Amino acid sequence: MREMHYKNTSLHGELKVPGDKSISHRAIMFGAVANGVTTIDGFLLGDDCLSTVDCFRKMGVQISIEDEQVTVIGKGWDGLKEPIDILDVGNSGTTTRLMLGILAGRPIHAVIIGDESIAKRPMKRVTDPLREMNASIDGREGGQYTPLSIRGGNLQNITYTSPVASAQVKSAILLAGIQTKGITTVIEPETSRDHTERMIRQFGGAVEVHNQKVAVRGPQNLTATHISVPGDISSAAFFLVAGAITPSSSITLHHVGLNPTRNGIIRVLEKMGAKMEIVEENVSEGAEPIGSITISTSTLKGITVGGEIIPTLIDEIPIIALLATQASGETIIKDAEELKVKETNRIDSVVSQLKKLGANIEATDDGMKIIGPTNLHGAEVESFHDHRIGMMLSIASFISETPIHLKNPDAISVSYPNFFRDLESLLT
Ligand SMILES: O=C(O)C1=C[C@@H](OP(=O)(O)O)[C@@H](O)[C@H](O)C1
Ligand SMILES: C=C(OP(=O)(O)O)C(=O)O
Repeated sequence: MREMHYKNTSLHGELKVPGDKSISHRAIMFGAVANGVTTIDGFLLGDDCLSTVDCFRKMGVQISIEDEQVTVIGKGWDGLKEPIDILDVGNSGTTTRLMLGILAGRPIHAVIIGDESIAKRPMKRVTDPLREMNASIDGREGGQYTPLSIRGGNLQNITYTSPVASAQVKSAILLAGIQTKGITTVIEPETSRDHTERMIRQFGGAVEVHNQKVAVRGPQNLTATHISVPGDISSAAFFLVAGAITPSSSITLHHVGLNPTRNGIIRVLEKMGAKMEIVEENVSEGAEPIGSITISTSTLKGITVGGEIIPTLIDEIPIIALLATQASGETIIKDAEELKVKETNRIDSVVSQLKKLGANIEATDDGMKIIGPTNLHGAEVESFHDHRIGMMLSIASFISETPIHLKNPDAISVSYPNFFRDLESLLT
């Protein structure tokens, strides 16, 4: 249990948030199957990315970590060895689904397990297309849930129309397709984050992108490179909202990833009227865009968030809900059913916990409705072992009249191990 009460404190100063979780996972995976030595800087030392490291080490890949600098010794696709041990993905959906895509093309057997939350997350969305490609996958309830076992190799290319805009589904199929003769195509209903596509190119591979249609021609060998991981905009989002809703505050976040398929939170803040300034940094051709963001206490208005912006801010919806409690008028979040299959059902967990703090918030079938502004008060709340719920409730303590007691704050280390240290560094 953590007691928090930051009311009457304001936020000032500068911060560099830790590395992007999605890019850190992918840098390890691509490094592991490329030929040569991949170096990574700004790597996120969060529990989820360390699960990815652990799984690839179990497949014989040498990975050394010194602070946020990582070296991966890649020996090509064939360098992955059949693991003697079970691959434990911990709490990480990204590890599970992307690794399944890689394993689908390998003539080895592997067993994947994770924690209680992973055991509830839908895997059929990747096991179905990978089976269609010829991978042999079994698992609980016919391969819908972990534990899963996979024996890959001898794949056939496919054209797959995904029912969900999910970068994990898209990436799993591309990672299988890039090992397979012919063209593998994924068509998604909206554009999801494109880190895999960018990384294929950074590792010397080729991928074609036309709107929501992404195609790879296989087989392709990848070549080791250097990856500089930008700060995670999904982690920055907690401080952006803290800066906007806390009186007399102004903070600058440096080196934040500004990839257009991830920057929905910026567009939402702008539309709600946040006082914000962005300075883009120069990056080399093909690299992820980065910049610094300054945000100050703002007068906010409610808006509707839905449609194609949803995949670009899916992980930021818990903190957008808190933001909306401080905006005048109604905020509607719609088209976000995917929230139900994250670390928790994030519609239920956000609504139930913000209600305890006094928010005017209701769940809908595909999101939530919030009416603001509301004065929040303290209560005993619960992260449900979901890092993003834990961080959102911690930020609520900047505007809560009385202390907030957060159960299971440890889950935050999944994506932001030094969250409280960084938060306290901005207090004045
Ligand atoms: O590809 C990725 O790195 C991720 C994709 C998203 O999930 P979905 O693909 O399930 O939408 C996101 O919620 C997750 O935190 C990371
Ligand atoms: C949904 C998330 O991650 P994953 O799917 O990798 O567990 C998240 O980080 O919010």
